[in-house]
Amino acid sequence: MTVDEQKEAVGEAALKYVKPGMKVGLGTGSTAAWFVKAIAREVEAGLKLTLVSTSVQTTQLAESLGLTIKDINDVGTLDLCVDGADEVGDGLALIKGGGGALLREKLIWEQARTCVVIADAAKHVPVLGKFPLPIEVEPFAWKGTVNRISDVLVEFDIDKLPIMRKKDGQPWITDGGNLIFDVACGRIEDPSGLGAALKSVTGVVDHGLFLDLAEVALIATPDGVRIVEP
Ligand SMILES: O=C(CO)[C@H](O)[C@H](O)COP(=O)(O)O
Repeated sequence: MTVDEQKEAVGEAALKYVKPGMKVGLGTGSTAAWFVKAIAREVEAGLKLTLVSTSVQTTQLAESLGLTIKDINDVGTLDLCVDGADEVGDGLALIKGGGGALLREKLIWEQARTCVVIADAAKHVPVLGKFPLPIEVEPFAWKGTVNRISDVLVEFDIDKLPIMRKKDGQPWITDGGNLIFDVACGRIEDPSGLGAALKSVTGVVDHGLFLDLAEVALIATPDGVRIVEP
């Protein structure tokens, strides 16, 4: 199975968590896109759902497939959110935000009763941190914020600098108008301690550690989709 076929398989497999009438959050990224396509097919066939999106990119994809995306503020608690991840670690601790949508993703995840993460096998890791951890930063006074992030990293024995994410030489800007800094941590031994410490820095809008949020992971393997619980 190619990686793309694995992504398609988990996107399709997540359909089993979708029931008629549900309010569903649509994740962001190339894996979540397969779920969006599967949902579009089912809606076209008559399934009734209320849908919200975690990014402009996903809204554009969904609308191009004929889906209607509601404003999250008009919807209340969601039944389900299905989204990809960059790393899936022990206890379903995750790194997300490779696609830069981490803040809106976390807002949608926290408003959902059940969160299902879908990923290809290469993303299932024993220890988080090989994938650079994205940190979303308010642009005003970003240099001071990054200095304080660096101080936090030192406290956690991470001797790597936050690198500003760029596209075509320009700062990459999130849907919410913020900057992203990526930190190649290596190994994150204490995800909850690091997450809390980063969140306490003024100017950090959020970070890509998603802890205690996923109820189940669907991991594609060459032999089929494996269900992983915390
Ligand atoms: O967190 C995300 C976007 O902010 C994505 O879910 C994550 O980057 C995985 O993307 P892909 O499925 O394309 O590998």
